[in-house]
Amino acid sequence: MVRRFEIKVPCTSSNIGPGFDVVGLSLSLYLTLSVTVDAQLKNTAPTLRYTGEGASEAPLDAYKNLTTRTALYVLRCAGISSFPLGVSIDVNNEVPFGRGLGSSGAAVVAGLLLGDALGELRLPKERLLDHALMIERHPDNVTAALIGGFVGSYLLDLSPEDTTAKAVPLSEVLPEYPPDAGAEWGKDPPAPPHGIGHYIRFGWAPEIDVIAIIPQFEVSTAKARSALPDSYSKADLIFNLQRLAVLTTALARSPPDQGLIFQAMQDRVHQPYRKHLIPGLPRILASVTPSTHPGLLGICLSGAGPTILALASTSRPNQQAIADTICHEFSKEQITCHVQFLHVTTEGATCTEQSP
Ligand SMILES: Nc1ncnc2c1ncn2[C@@H]1O[C@H](COP(=O)(O)OP(=O)(O)O)[C@@H](O)[C@H]1O
Ligand SMILES: N[C@@H](CCOP(=O)(O)O)C(=O)O
Repeated sequence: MVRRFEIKVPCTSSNIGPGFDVVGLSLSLYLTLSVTVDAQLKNTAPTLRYTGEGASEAPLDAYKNLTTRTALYVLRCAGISSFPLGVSIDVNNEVPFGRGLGSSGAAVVAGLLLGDALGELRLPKERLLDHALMIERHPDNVTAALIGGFVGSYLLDLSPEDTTAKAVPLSEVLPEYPPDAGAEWGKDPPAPPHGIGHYIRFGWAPEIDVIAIIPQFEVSTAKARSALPDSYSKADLIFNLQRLAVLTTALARSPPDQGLIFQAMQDRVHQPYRKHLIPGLPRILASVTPSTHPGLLGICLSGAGPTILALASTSRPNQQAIADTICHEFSKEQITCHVQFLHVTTEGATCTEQSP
């Protein structure tokens, strides 16, 4: 029997200003996997085909590709040592790589659902999240992509034993297996501790849309994280905590209060330290305000950047003016941008089995 299913994962924007590594928002650009399992085709590793964003970059070797490596991790943690025979995957990707829209988080979440479906494991979302956090070690993107909507999350303080398990190098969690048939696969990967990540979904006012202004260059999240300091002043931490506490409720209120939201989206924990990676960032964040652009509610770096996220009321002419100004500011730095007018998705990642 041939089995077919589709996995669909939204992109995400994390931080939303002050919520570094805490909040994430799922948005209407998708990574979609159309999966066929036909055991009569005897291929031992899934065959991969890509269209869309990253099609020329994404590895087509299932032992090197982030999504299929994640799927194999989930399978191996469940005691299944290899992919089933005859898997083929058509990937259509709308999420640009390295732009701060959670492409790697989406790839990991797609891999979790893929492993779960291939192994017929039916793991609850909480357990899938544990696996995700062994790979993508900040919870904001993966939680929002898995659950959907505007989500806040924290990581549990683990026991010393579980801390050791979670701290294993990524190369042991996701080894790139030798591709030769019959080659040694090394030791079993470490299974995730239980209940690492905890989350809650906030409300989101229907009047708020999202504009993503996406510069045509990549910033790797790892590099943008290494730009951050190891410690912060008490004043800067209090500045962010005060704003985040207000922001999570302000974004759910109808009608949205633009003055409150704009101020609550200010940040002193990550954006100031990333400005050298995104030419023009301080000028852009300062030059687009509710007074210069009616309808603007807030502006921030999306995830680790370089995408700028503007929250705006649902009126399209205002949104176009906001996008045009930000694109113009980037053009002064010889950077061209692509604009996406998006909405917040209420549904997170899905896996839909198709009837034979
Ligand atoms: N759909 C995908 N399939 C395979 N690998 C992916 C996919 N999406 C992202 N990646 C990997 O993740 C990298 C980008 O991750 P990262 O630097 O965290 O940026 P982002 O902000 O887009 O998540 C890509 O260069 C690629 O290696
Ligand atoms: N909180 C993280 C979020 C990274 O998101 P990405 O979309 O850039 O991968 C950070 O700011 O480093």
